Amino acid sequence: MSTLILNIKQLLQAHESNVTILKGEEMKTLSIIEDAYVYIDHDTIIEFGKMEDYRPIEADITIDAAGKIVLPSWCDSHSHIVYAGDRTSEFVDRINGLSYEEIANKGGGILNSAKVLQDTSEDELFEQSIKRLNELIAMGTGAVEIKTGYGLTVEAELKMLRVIKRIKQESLAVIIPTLLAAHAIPAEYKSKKQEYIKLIIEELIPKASQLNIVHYIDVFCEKGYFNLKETEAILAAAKAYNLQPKIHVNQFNILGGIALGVEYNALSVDHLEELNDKDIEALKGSNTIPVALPGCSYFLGIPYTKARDIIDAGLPLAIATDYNPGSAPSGNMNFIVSSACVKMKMTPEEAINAATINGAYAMGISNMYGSITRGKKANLLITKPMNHYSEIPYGFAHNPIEQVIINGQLLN
Ligand SMILES: N=CN[C@@H](CCC(=O)O)C(=O)O
Ligand SMILES: [Zn+2]
Repeated sequence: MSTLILNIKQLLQAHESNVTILKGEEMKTLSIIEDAYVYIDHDTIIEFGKMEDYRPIEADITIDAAGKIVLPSWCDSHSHIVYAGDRTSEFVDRINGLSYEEIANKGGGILNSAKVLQDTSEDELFEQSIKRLNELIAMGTGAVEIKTGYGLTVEAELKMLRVIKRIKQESLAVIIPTLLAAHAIPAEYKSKKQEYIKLIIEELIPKASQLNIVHYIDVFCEKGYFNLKETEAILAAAKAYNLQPKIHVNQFNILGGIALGVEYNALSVDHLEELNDKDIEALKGSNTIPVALPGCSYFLGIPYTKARDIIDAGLPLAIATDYNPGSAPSGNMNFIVSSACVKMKMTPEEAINAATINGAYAMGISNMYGSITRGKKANLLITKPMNHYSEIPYGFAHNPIEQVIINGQLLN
């Protein structure tokens, strides 16, 4: 199967040589070809360039993208889309004045989702989760990281991993699984947290590794969850199984998780709604990418990550949805790109770079995804007609996507 896209108004993130990350000043520029074409064969980008240089190519499908923008599919590097049920009643509690912390202290929050997930069959969990994924794909997402963390028992965490594995097998989207057993302290371990950590280290990590699909370990490093020392113990144990950290840090409090992540060669440190100069210094010169989650700031009414401080310090930045039932029940990357501009003062160029190539980097896949480069995988999206790519973030909460191509296949 081959596909040819012609007359593209603006082809974004097109690179002759393979880029894998953009940092600081580099994020200000979005590589663009005006009036362009792209040729895809099977799952691979074979050729692209300006229409004036186009020489006829035979293709099974030809798309006329006149007046439309083409760019790499969104790369959502932080999600929790495998969950059961919802938390709408907590949403109403928050509207009525309770905080996220107060709801969690009442036994709600992550523990509430864990209870529901434990009582949900594997098939039902799969059905609910793949439905969410398919909605994201239709909105332009082509690669998604999915965390466990609503199981909180060995059996339920492994159930989540098997569901993620099945999603990975059945979907054309790229799925990157992450083990987040240290997401909360299960109710039955409330007064014996160390025993839960021991269970993660001695039983869960080895069993999860045997499934052969997980490369990343996550910990919710936060007051009331896992402190710095506990986070370190889990990262150290995971290292022996070649699990690289991608950790939740600085959501509500600064505990030193960013420096710890860098020390353990984390691929990413995520959230960072709270951030100080020491954190920024710790990231300099590292291979760890910070990831901002503006959907969570929007939904919980907490600060937005200081993107300007991060980018202006010369660092890279990725943005992701954090799609989960408690703090960010939306997986719309178009909204994330828009809120990065509106609320975090990122330019459209920076936001699109953060949601494509840098998102791919934050999943360890930017060698093959996240840009339009010959030889890279063909995950692309085609927008509705628009005059300029800035309309993607400008028209917030709309759906700018008309068609998506995943793994070389046109889905609609
Ligand atoms: N903060 C930790 N984990 C999720 C929220 C989980 C939940 O509330 O269910 C997050 O990234 O925001
Ligand atoms: Zn999260």
